[in-house]
Amino acid sequence: MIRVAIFGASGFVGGELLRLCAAHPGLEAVRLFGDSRAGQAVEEVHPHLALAYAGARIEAYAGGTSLDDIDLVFAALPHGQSQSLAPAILERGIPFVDLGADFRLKDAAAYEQWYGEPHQAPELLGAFVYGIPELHRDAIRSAAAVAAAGCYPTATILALKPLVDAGLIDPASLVVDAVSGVSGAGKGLKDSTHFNSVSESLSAYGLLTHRHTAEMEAALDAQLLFTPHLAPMNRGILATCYGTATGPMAADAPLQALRTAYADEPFVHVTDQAPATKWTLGSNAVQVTARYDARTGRVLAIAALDNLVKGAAGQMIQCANLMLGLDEGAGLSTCGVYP
Ligand SMILES: NC(=O)C1=CN([C@@H]2O[C@H](COP(=O)(O)OP(=O)(O)OC[C@H]3O[C@@H](n4cnc5c(N)ncnc54)[C@H](OP(=O)(O)O)[C@@H]3O)[C@@H](O)[C@H]2O)C=CC1
Ligand SMILES: CC(=O)N[C@@H](CCC(=O)OP(=O)(O)O)C(=O)O
Repeated sequence: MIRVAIFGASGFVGGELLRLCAAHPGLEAVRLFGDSRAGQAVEEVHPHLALAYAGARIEAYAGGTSLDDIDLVFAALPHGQSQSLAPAILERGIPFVDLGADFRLKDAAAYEQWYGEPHQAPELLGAFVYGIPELHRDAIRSAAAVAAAGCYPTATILALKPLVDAGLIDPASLVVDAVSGVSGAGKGLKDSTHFNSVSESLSAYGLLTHRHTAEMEAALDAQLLFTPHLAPMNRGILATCYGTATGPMAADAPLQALRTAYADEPFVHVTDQAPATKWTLGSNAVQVTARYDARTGRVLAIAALDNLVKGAAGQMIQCANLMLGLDEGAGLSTCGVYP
């Protein structure tokens, strides 16, 4: 078995990593690092994982020998934290999949612009491959470190990339309205994510300046106005994307472009229905569709995924499977939980 250390094991994504590792034929989560929950049993922190992790505990990372005998590191930490952690992992040559945004941008100046602070390890930015397997499979296979894309970027990029690449949509005209379940904000309680703020309400946030804009623009080589929204649901991302068509086209041209791009992709389902987040609950699947609207001259593309699986832990495992030479889909389901 491949021995896995998880940083952020007591968080929402960490819990999903533990759940997915428990069902993975080749991965065993053996070191579970946390912060304020260090010392607590997994069954206390993640009661839904009690049977699979009986006796296991969350521990504090002490550096030094903590990573001895570890074959793979996952980090799901608040952004900024991986910058000080990465050197120790990379020096030891341990394959590393990071989910924070620390190494997703290639340019330290762009990081500072969007995250409001200087990057602490700019010399390592080039060591990380951006982690969307559907777009960067070969690079991920040979990477020492992967910066896995998160929930909003994965949904948006997978919906739009084939349309930009096929020249169907003006890359300077992209507008994305994306809706997230509350687990996307992590488990810490804030005024904006309190039950009373979220229940029976739908709100936009991060107007004009949301930090994910930069990585979406980089991946799409485009300009994009991104507006995220918070919805009263636990999980799910629905990204509704618009762009100006480059010219008249067949009504089904965008859908065909998606079908061509994703014909062999095990986790992307191109549908002619309007996708719903519930179809992807608990699975590593993405559901995408697209339309050309001759009346307005616009192209519409929509993606739905589970923010904690394809938008986080599932994506990390898919990347790790590639890095380790395992079956890419090992431990990952394409079946959602419904109803
Ligand atoms: N939630 C989501 O849907 C997605 C999240 N992400 C990204 O993944 C990362 C984790 O997200 P999520 O699981 O939701 O967050 P949570 O807030 O649920 O979990 C954060 C984890 O990090 C640990 N932690 C917090 N501060 C520190 C610190 N200073 N040093 C070491 N460990 C620390 C926490 O430990 P403890 O609890 O013990 O204090 C906890 O295990 C973030 O970067 C987020 O942006 C990306 C895609 C989707
Ligand atoms: C609902 C909510 O608050 N969502 C988070 C994004 C989730 C996340 O951290 O995703 P990335 O990995 O792509 O950074 C936010 O808007 O900051």
